[in-house]
Amino acid sequence: MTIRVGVRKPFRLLAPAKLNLGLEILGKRPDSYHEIVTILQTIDFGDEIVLEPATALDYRPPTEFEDDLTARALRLLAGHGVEIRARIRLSKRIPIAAGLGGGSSDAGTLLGALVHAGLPYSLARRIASDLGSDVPFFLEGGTALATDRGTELEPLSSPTGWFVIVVPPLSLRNKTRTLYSSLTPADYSDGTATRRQAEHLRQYHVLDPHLIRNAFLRPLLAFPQVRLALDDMRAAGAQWAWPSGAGPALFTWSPQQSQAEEIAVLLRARGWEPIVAAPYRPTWHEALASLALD
Ligand SMILES: C[C@](O)(CO)[C@H](O)COP(=O)(O)OP(=O)(O)OC[C@H]1O[C@@H](n2ccc(N)nc2=O)[C@H](O)[C@@H]1O
Ligand SMILES: Nc1ncnc2c1ncn2[C@@H]1O[C@H](COP(=O)(O)OP(=O)(O)OP(=O)(O)O)[C@@H](O)[C@H]1O
Repeated sequence: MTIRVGVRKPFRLLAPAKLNLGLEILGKRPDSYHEIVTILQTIDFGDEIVLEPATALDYRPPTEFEDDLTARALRLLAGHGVEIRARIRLSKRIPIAAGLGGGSSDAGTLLGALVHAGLPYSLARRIASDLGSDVPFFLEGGTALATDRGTELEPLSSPTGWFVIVVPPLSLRNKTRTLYSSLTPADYSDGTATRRQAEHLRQYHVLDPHLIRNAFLRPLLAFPQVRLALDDMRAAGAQWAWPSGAGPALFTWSPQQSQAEEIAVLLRARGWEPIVAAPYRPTWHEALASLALD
C-alpha cells in the first residue's frame, strides 16, 4: 500500500535541541544497550526544517554527514511505501555530537511533522525507535520521563526558568557508544533520583538541582576541556552544572532570564559561546494538520 504525504503551503519547523535533566544508568542489557532513566527536555534553540509543496521528494542533506539521520528516516519511509511529496530543507545550528540530540531531533521532528501531514503514528514511532534511542522523544518533544533504552516515554510538566549551555570541544569517534562502553558498575544507580525529579516536576513545575545525576560525569571529567568548562561555569556564577546526555555539553539553570544572561556574559568574556534557552514545547502540530494534503 502506498501512503502519500504532502503539504499545501510552506511550513517552517524548529527541530529543537534537548537537554537531559538527569540521566541515570541502571545497567547493561543483553542487547548491548543500557537501561536508563532520564528526563528529556526540548529547548527553544535548534535546527530549522522547512517543508514546501513539491510533486516528489526533494531532500539534500545540509552538510556532509556520513549517514545523515534525516536521509535514513526518509529511506526507511520509502521502504514502507510512504511517498513524500515535499521539498525538505534542513539548516543546522545545534552543535554536532554535543549531547544536545541534534541528529535525533532533525529526524524525530520531521517524522512528527509528517504524522500531522498524514503519516500513521504507529509507523513513525517504529521508524523513530529504529533510528536511535533519542528519536521517539522528538516526535512530540516537550518534557518526558524516558526509560527502557530511552524509548519508553511518559509526558511530564515542563519546568520554568532558563538554561545556560556550554559545549566544550571533544573529539571522540562514536562518542555516545564509546562513553557508554566506558561506564563501570560503579557509575550505575537505580533511577530513584530522576524518578523523584519527575515527581517534583509534576508537583511544582520547577527543577530540583539536588536530584540531578548523570552517569557520564565521571568519564567526561577525564577530559581537561570539560573540567575547564565546568570551572568556568562556576566562576561565572553557576551554582552547579551537569552534562546533557553523554556530553560534552554542560548546562546550568536559573529561574530568571536576566540571571542566565549574566552568567552567559561572563562565560563569553572567558571565550565560550554559551547558549541561553528556555524549555520549549512544540505547538505547530495543529497548524501543520491544517496544511496536510492526504
Ligand atoms: C545519551 C543519550 O543521548 C541520552 O538521552 C541517549 O541514551 C543516546 O541516544 P542516541 O544518541 O539516540 O543513541 P543510539 O543511536 O540509540 O545508540 C548509540 C550507541 O549508544 C549506546 N547506547 C545507547 C542508548 C542506550 N540506552 N544504551 C546504550 O548503550 C549503544 O552502544 C549504541 O550503539
Ligand atoms: N542531521 C544530523 N545532524 C547531526 N548529526 C548527525 C546528523 N545525521 C547524522 N549525524 C551523526 O550523528 C552523530 C551524533 O550527532 P548528534 O548531534 O545527534 O549527537 P548527540 O546529540 O551528541 O547525540 P547524543 O544524544 O547521543 O548525545 C554525529 O556523529 C553525526 O555525524
